[in-house]
Parts: sequence; C-alpha cells; structure tokens
Amino acid sequence: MTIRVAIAGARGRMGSEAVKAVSNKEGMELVAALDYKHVGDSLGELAMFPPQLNVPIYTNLTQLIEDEKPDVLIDLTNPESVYEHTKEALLHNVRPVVGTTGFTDSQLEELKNLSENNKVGCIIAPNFAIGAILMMKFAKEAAKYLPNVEIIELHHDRKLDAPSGTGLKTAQLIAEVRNEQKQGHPNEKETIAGARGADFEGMRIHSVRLPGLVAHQEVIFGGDGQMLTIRHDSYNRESFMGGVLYCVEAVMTIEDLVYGLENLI
Ligand SMILES: NC(=O)C1=CN([C@@H]2O[C@H](COP(=O)(O)OP(=O)(O)OC[C@H]3O[C@@H](n4cnc5c(N)ncnc54)[C@H](O)[C@@H]3O)[C@@H](O)[C@H]2O)C=CC1
Ligand SMILES: O=C(O)C1=N[C@H](C(=O)O)C[C@H](O)C1
Repeated sequence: MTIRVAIAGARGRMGSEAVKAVSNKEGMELVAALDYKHVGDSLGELAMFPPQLNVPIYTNLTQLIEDEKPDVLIDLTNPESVYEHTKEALLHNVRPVVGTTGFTDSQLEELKNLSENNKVGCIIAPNFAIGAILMMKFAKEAAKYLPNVEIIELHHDRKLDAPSGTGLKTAQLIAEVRNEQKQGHPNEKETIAGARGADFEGMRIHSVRLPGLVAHQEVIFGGDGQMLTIRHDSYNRESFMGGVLYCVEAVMTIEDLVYGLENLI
C-alpha cells in the first residue's frame, strides 16, 4: 500500500527537506503541501523544487484533506499553527506526524485524548534524529546516578521557541528518574535576570541562539570530582529525515498518540 502524505510547512527549512525525502521514498506519495503562500500553485513552480514536482499547494487544511485525502500529515510549521493543524487532522482521520515544537502541556493532553478517542495514530517527535534520541535516553540513565544536571541547547537564530522541544523533553525524561531538587548554592542570586537559565524542577536549561548553528545539545552532569557530558550535534536537516520517514510508516500502525521517538525505538 502506498502511503499518501501531505506536508505542512513545505517551503520551510525542515519542510523542504521533508519534501525531498518523501518524494524519493518508495511506498510513499507526496500528494499535497500546506503553506500560507502560493495557493493553487504546485511545488514545482517554486525555484527551490524541481519543476517536475507536480504537488498542489493549499492554504486551507480542511480543503486539502477533502481534495487530496492524505493518510498522513507531516507538520513542520510553527508553534502558533501546529496545534490547530494536528487537531484538524485527527478530527478528519488523518494521522499527524509532528516535528514542530512549542506545544503546551494542556495542548498535548487534549490531542492525546482526541487521538485515543478517535483511534487515530499520532506521533509528536520533538527530535527526529536518532543521535538525539540516544542522547536523551543516555541522559535519563545517567541522571539516576548523577542527579546534578544542566542542559545547554544551541540552535540557529531563526528559531522561535525557547527552550527547544528537545531541551524540554530531555528535562522531562530526567525528571521521571530524579526527585525535584534545587541546584547550585541555596542562597545564589541572579544579578542579571535569566543568568542561571530556565528552571525545570530545579534543573537549569540554557538556550543559545547564533547564526551558523543548526541544532545541538549538551547535557552536563556533575559529581564529586567528576563531570559527564553527553552531546549531540545535527549539522544539517538531512539528519532528521530518517526519523521523519520512520514515523510516517509507524503512525500507520498505531491508534494513539506517542510523544517522543524514544517510545517507539
Ligand atoms: N522534530 C524535529 O526533529 C525538528 C523539529 N523542528 C521544528 O520544526 C518547525 C519548523 O522549523 P523550520 O523548518 O526551521 O522553520 P521554517 O520557518 O523554516 O519553516 C516553517 C514553514 O511553515 C510555514 N507555515 C507557518 N505557518 C503556517 C501555517 N499556518 N500553515 C501552513 N504553513 C505554515 C512557513 O511558511 C514556513 O514555510 C519548528 O517548530 C522547529 O522547532 C526543526 C528541526 C527538527
Ligand atoms: O528549530 C529547530 O531547528 C529544531 N527544533 C527542534 C527542537 O526544538 O528541539 C529539534 C531540533 O533541535 C531542531
């Protein structure tokens, strides 16, 4: 069976890479793109894609679903749009594979309920790169033995959300095995607000944004006379595509919402 795939955010940094990956994947057909420009055009009319890419661009998701009947919607848009897209897809029995970050806890909860009640599979993956998944798994394991930990995530300066979805997910996984604890000196004071980073159950998350970066993270553990650093680097967006294609296949086999690829591999 060929999986009919639509991509929201197809003109973006991740979306355009996903267009290439899905178009070249046997067993998948790219049937439509959603973006908020170029309605009625096909992707092949845009300079960034090969002219033979005859895939219609929609600006309205409901219309896209009605016309093109995708099995899967890959969302690579932005924190403002992703929740509505995912909900809309689930309500129309289209299975979302979501890479976009920036969900609130209540949005995740609501989508989980919707996915389970409608028995429509959904994968929300803050990071599709296998190395990043392993970094998170190893960090969770290390935190059982070294509970003093800080996260430094580093990204390109076009990124909208901070901390990154990966930084947040790493902190959530560590919190599953670590009791909440305040780190640093009990009387420490910030003389410039934010100097100690964001506080997640006493764990500090620091967000660096610079041109030249793609997506990088260090999880640093301190112990008596020792330090452990677990680091992952994505040097390009191809690094995420194996995970994207894996999720498109996997989402066809599940009937609930999976948050994080570490739950599937
Ligand atoms: N899960 C993962 O492994 C990864 C996730 N990301 C996430 O993917 C998202 C996209 O990242 P980039 O590609 O760097 O961003 P980008 O800004 O390059 O692309 C976003 C695209 O979405 C489109 N868009 C925005 N609102 C829309 C709407 N309402 N309807 C349709 N299209 C809309 C924009 O026109 C643009 O083409 C971000 O949330 C980022 O954090 C990025 C890299 C890896
Ligand atoms: O915006 C990005 O680029 C990335 N976003 C995701 C995140 O917020 O963790 C995944 C990856 O780090 C790249």
